[in-house]
Amino acid sequence: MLTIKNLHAGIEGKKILKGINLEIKPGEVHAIMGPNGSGKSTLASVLAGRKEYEVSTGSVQFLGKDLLDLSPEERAGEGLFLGFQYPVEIPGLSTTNFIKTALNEVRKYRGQEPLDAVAFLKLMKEKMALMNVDQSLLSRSLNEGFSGGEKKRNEIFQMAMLQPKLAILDETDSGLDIDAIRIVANGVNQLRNKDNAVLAITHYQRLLDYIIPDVIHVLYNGRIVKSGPKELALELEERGYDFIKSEVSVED
Ligand SMILES: Nc1ncnc2c1ncn2[C@@H]1O[C@H](COP(=O)(O)OP(=O)(O)OP(=O)(O)O)[C@@H](O)[C@H]1O
Repeated sequence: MLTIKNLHAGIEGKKILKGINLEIKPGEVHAIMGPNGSGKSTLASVLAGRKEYEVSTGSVQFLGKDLLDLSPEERAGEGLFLGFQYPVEIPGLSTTNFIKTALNEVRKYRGQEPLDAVAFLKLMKEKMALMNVDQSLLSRSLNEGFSGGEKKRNEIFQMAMLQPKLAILDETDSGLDIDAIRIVANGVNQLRNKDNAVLAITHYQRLLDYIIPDVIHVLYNGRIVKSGPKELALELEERGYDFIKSEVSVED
């Protein structure tokens, strides 16, 4: 589904990613962990197509297409979803309208008719119940005045509505209380099926108690230096990243 080969990227002349190789197959959940500043959010931003980031070499294939050649809108149309560490606030745009527009843009890209009001409301109701999201939150301006947990929950609600092929979640656990983590994890787990995949960037082992990954990767100094089964997260929690740092020598 997603194949990243020797990806090098940076921002404002600073090299951040220094040769990422990653393969995600349909049905898999991958987690990326790593110390602060190792390049996790940069990887998510490059995959999202944020213009500030420059890719110097390497390739990213998504469902047989060259992802780096596609605009962010085309990436969404192809089935990529990105949840961000700090979701933007858009005063004056209701969350419901935002989701409706996003959903219908994706449908248009795929040559489908827009959802009519009845079908849209039905889908909203179904996903609201699933994600335990309150109607009052959805009538408010997008993310404006939302608590950290509400923003994250809303983001996972958007994901549930869009039903992407690959969801990339950047620190979806930050700022969530334990009940919200369960709800978010439940939303992610509902998305899981043999055709879809998830890449979750996380700092804590905690989220991975609920979203059981097939593989965990450790990103360090712009490279994936270790990959392993879910138990790797427990080892990292216990030992910190120092043992990884001493195992690898990463030159710039
Ligand atoms: N606009 C920028 N200009 C210069 N350096 C930047 C810029 N954006 C990010 N960086 C640097 O790139 C490195 C990687 O940042 P990134 O946010 O990808 O790390 P991260 O692994 O997600 O970190 P964290 O765990 O703290 O969220 C950091 O050293 C950061 O300071």
